[in-house]
Amino acid sequence: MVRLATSIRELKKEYVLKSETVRALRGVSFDVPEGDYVAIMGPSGSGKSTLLNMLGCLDKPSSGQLLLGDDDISRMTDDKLAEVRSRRIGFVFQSYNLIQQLTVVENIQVPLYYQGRLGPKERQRCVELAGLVGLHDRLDHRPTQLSGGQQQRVAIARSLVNDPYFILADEPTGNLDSRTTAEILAMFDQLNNEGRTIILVTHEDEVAERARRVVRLKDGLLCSDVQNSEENREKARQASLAAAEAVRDE
Ligand SMILES: Nc1ncnc2c1ncn2[C@@H]1O[C@H](COP(=O)(O)OP(=O)(O)OP(=O)(O)O)[C@@H](O)[C@H]1O
Repeated sequence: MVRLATSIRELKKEYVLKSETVRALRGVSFDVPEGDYVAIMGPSGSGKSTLLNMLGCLDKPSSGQLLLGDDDISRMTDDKLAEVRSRRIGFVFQSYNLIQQLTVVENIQVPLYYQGRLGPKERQRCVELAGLVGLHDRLDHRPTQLSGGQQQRVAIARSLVNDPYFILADEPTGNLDSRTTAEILAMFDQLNNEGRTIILVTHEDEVAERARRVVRLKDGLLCSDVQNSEENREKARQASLAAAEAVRDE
């Protein structure tokens, strides 16, 4: 049986303001099986960040259900929500969100440090994660000594320390040039091929075309949910490599 990384049912979110109630999500339903790679797209104001906040346990829905494993986040206490957020979600942000004073391996350790779970075994795992994202020879570098792509790879390694339900990425290539975007998208391909589930929000077609599936929101509703064919994914991969090569040759 296929296990679900998350299941979303009739999810609604309303923001009650003094003058009006904004219906940011108006009943969104979809499942994400483990191992899937989903790009969430949609115009500005369509509800992407609102959905991302709930998938990341940063906020609760007004109604509906969002299951992470067997846990329904709408029924969780705030403490439990914070615990799931720090232990079971791997965030990757556009701006990397690394701590400048810490080294590569220390940045990867941060979530474990905050949970008081940083023993010798965990330290070793962080070194291995740095290796997984190709930074085995940069363990003691600080963020300012790294390129944007390398910094994002640190953030990706950090997102994996907790064995998350999924990697949740918000415009992960938004700050990167085409060569570095290609590098990060190749990293996501590798992680997804190894079985990790990825959910990302993007405005960029070239990023969405690399996912296995594209979910589009419009006016707080899901307006399409389409699988990318392997052929189209491969075409997008080749186009991304060609763009990266063109920059290298300039
Ligand atoms: N904290 C809030 N209080 C009130 N309204 C909000 C709040 N957050 C979002 N909204 C409103 O909810 C709707 C959905 O916003 P959301 O940020 O989820 O859209 P988005 O698709 O992520 O947009 P963008 O691509 O511009 O980031 C918008 O109308 C927005 O103004």
